[in-house]
Amino acid sequence: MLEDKNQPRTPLAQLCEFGLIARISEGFPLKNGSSKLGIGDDAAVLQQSEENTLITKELLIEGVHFDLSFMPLKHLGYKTVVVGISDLCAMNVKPEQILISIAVSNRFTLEAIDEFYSGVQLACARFGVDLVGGDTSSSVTGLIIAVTAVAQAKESEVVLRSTAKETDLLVVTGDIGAAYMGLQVLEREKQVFLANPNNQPDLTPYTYLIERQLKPEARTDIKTLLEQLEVKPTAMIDVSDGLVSEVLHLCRAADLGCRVYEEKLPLDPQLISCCEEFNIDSTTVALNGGEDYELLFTISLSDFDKIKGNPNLTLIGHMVSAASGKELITRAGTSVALTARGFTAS
Ligand SMILES: Nc1ncnc2c1ncn2[C@@H]1O[C@H](COP(=O)(O)OP(=O)(O)OP(=O)(O)O)[C@@H](O)[C@H]1O
Ligand SMILES: Cc1ncc(C[n+]2csc(CCOP(=O)(O)O)c2C)c(N)n1
Ligand SMILES: [Mg+2]
Repeated sequence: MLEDKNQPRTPLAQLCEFGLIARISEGFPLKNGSSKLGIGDDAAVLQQSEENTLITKELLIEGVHFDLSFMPLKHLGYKTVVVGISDLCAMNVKPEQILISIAVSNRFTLEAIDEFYSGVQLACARFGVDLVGGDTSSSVTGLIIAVTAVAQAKESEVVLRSTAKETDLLVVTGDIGAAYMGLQVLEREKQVFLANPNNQPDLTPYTYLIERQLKPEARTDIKTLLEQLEVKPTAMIDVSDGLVSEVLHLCRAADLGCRVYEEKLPLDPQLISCCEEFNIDSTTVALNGGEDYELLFTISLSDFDKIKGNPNLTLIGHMVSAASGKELITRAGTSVALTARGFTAS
């Protein structure tokens, strides 16, 4: 959390906007065949195919989505890419291009921008996407980031939010809730640090949680995994706002209800022990936490055997008719209504 006072601090004003853009562009040679022209002209040129273009946009605002006192800029760059492409993973397509726009205040140095783009670079390499453009501006409030992501895909491959069927199974990738608890740990440590800057916290019990908050991964691997398993989801969404919010989106979009089983929720052991320490209910965290960037999807009941036992995939429930309601079945076997804010006793 401490700034290194010995690092060079080049004011951004020393470079004109175009100098900065040229510097950014150097680090991003184009890798995908569909990226015909990247940073530098008035627009990027992407190769159109017979396929459909998918395009999505996300905003990240300082103080709302990230706190620079515990979010290193390199991680923020990485997370920006992940947040941008996660929505395309949720459409069952492979992200190929991104555009990132930034508005920075004059407290940012050239080195700070370099740090941000080194994270962007790392994520672009890891997930196979090209940075093909963006916009740069000054900001009088804080750092503002907008990320656009683009993909091309055959219509038959695209998976929508709205096409789940009654009796379909609800499946989630990875584990959930950890990013939220990572944020709680980081916010606690920030307060401890502000009270006593000499305090050296031992964060080893929370490494996984902190990593999930600071360096989430986009599930670009799930499209391939499902192809290998010969399963096509009937509907899909990514878990950015929290599991319940996303389950409700799938239900509403298809006019269905659901049953989610508390005992099935995939929780990392670190999450469970941290929730005990913070005296927070781990189910509440898993259901409402958000920022997991895992995928939530429905599959046909007949595909159950194909996903059974896969360590990446957890069956957490199933869809039912709208009239049967949207409910969480607790460990004790009671039903509670799932609502936008989590769940309430019915
Ligand atoms: N300001 C806006 N103008 C036009 N369309 C918007 C706007 N904000 C959101 N949308 C559209 O609404 C739909 C749902 O987007 P939304 O941002 O609610 O979901 P999400 O991206 O999955 O979630 P999150 O942003 O919380 O990660 C998308 O089609 C998106 O393009
Ligand atoms: C400083 C700080 N405050 C809050 C959060 C939590 N947070 C950020 S984005 C998000 C969900 C998706 O947002 P959106 O729907 O706007 O895409 C959540 C829960 C954080 N990581 N850092
Ligand atoms: Mg959005």
